[in-house]
Formats: sequence, C-alpha cells, structure tokens
Amino acid sequence: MSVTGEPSEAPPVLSIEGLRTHFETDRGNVRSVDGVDLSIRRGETLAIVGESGSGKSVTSLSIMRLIGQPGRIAGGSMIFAGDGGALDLATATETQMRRLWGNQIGMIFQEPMTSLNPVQRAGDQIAEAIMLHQNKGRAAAREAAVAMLRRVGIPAPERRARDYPHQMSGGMRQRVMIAMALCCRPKLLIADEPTTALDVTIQAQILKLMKELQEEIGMAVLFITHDLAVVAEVADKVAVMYAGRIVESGDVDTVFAHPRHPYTKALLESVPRPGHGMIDEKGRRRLHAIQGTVPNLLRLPPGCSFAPRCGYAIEACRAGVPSLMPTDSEAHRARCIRWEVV
Ligand SMILES: Nc1ncnc2c1ncn2[C@@H]1O[C@H](COP(=O)(O)OP(=O)(O)OP(=O)(O)O)[C@@H](O)[C@H]1O
Repeated sequence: MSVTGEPSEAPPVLSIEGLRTHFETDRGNVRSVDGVDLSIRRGETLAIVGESGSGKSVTSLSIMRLIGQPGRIAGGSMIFAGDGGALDLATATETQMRRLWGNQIGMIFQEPMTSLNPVQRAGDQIAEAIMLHQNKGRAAAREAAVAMLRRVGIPAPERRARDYPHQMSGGMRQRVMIAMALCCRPKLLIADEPTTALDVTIQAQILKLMKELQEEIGMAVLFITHDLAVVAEVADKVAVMYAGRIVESGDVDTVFAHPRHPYTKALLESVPRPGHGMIDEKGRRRLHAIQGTVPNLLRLPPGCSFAPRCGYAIEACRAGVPSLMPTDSEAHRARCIRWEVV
C-alpha cells in the first residue's frame, strides 16, 4: 500500500508507455531503453533495479529530458499529471520542462556535486530555488531554506547555510541536495542511486529521512538502484530491468517472495543472506554470481535477451521477445514464457 494510504485507483502522477531511448553511435543504434512501461501514483515508491548498463539511468534521464546527443527519445509517451494539467514529457518543450525541474519534479543523484553549485553557499542555492518557483521574497526564502536544512537533519542550520558545498561531508552534501530537491514540495522525486556512495549508517539515515519527507509531502518517488536491500527497504513496487526492457514488475513483497523471471530470481540469489547458501561446506562466504554477462545492446540475442544466461531457457525462448505477461496476478508481470516453472 502507498505510504499516504491513497486509494490505489488514484490516477498516476507519472504514466510511461512504450518509452524508447536510443543512442546513434558509430557502431550502430544502441537501444538503451526499448519499450518501457511504468506508472507511479501519489505517495508511492517505485524502484527500478538491474545490473549496470541495464538502462536505469537512461530511463530516469529520459523522464527529465536530460538525454544529450547522440541520444534521443525514439518513441513512447510519459504523461505527467502536474499542477498545470497533464503534460507528455516525451514531447514537452524546454520551456515547459524548465517550469517542472526543481519545482514539480525534484531530482537527487549519487553525486551531490552534479546538482549543487560549488561556488554558491548551500543556503543561497535553496533560497534561490524557493524564490524562483514559489514566488517568495529573499528574506522569506532564506528563512524557508534554513527551515528545510533543519528538516533534513543538518545541525546548526543557520550557520551551515553559509557554508559552501565543499566545506561539508558527503552525508551533509547529500542532505543539502535532498533539501534542495524537496524545498518546492515536488509531486515526483527521481532518486538515482542517492545513497550508493555513502556508508551504511548514513545511508540508513538518508533513506529514513526520504521516507518521512515523502509521507509529509505525499510525493511519488522513482528510485533507481542496483541494491536489492535498498529496494526492500524503501519501495512499494519494483520494476526489474535487463538490457533496456522491464523483465518483471509488481509489489516488492510479492516479487521478492515469488520471483517469476529467472533473472530476478538470479539477482535475489546473488544477495548474501544467512541460510541461503552464503556459507559453503568449508565455512567460506560464497556469493552466487549470475553466469555470463549482460548482452551487448548492439548485438542482442534473438528472442529473450536473458536466454543465453538462463537455466530455464528452451528453444521457444529464442523465437521471439516475450511480452510482459501477467503471472500469479494481473499486477505481477514477467517477460518469460516459462514463468510457471521458475
Ligand atoms: N551517451 C551514450 N552513448 C552511447 N550509449 C550510451 C550512452 N549513455 C548510455 N549508453 C548506453 O545505454 C545503456 C544503459 O545505460 P544506463 O546508464 O542507463 O545503465 P544503468 O542501468 O543506469 O547502469 P549503471 O548502474 O552503471 O548506471 C548502456 O549500455 C550504455 O552503454
């Protein structure tokens, strides 16, 4: 259920259908995102998970329309239910996007310095965003910025507001970036590996803080990560990506308890857990790595992209790309013709 207890039939804040993002390179057309469908409702957290190169970041950059040359959105729609009505982000103009960035759509990244200005004091950066989007005067915006820094757990926020980002620790900078992303109470927050670079204690604090703020604001969150433990901690729903496509989606609890795609199953088995083959007979720690490697997007195998690495694959798997079909329920989907035996 969503954290705000919103009825599940509430219209999605973001609804993506058939998103395709391609990069035209010297070596050919790289289909980094190849027909992605997903939707997120108010108060809900959807995690996109997958190995490096599966297309997670390209999906989030496409939503924000930050795909640069030689990339382009080659197809699909991304309907955002914003304050000014529904807007298709796939075809929105730059002026329309500018009104959304940092206002109705907030973003946080793994590396805070990608969104913080190194030569501007932390408090001023937040105050400026508030002045720009919320029609507040300088003094009121400054006050709101300090309140936001306090809210994200920065000690002595009046003093820290005058610091430059480089004077802060990694965890503090991450908090400033969250304060910046949330100061305008966005409808949608896109968080791309926001805690990957932090140590586990700080990571836990930041995730808890994000959850509290989400409950307060009721925003929808798209969380990008390769870390299944983080998914279990923060997300209501999960979409597993492989080679530019979603291969499994559904409620986190259902998908993690009964994965129906062999790739999801293999990912879950690669996480060390007590009692799940973590320690071998000689008492050594053992990790199950998934056999084989992620396919080259320029030379995808015929049919199911995972078939060459899959212990369940049969001849029919190589005949055509399976659809993302319903499995045990309509909401739990897998792109696998053999889901019943997985
Ligand atoms: N500018 C580009 N030119 C060509 N190919 C690109 C470009 N940017 C991304 N790609 C390709 O798109 C694919 C998906 O990349 P993406 O960054 O979305 O993966 P990811 O799942 O986010 O991985 P990571 O966790 O490593 O960030 C990769 O194969 C990558 O090589």
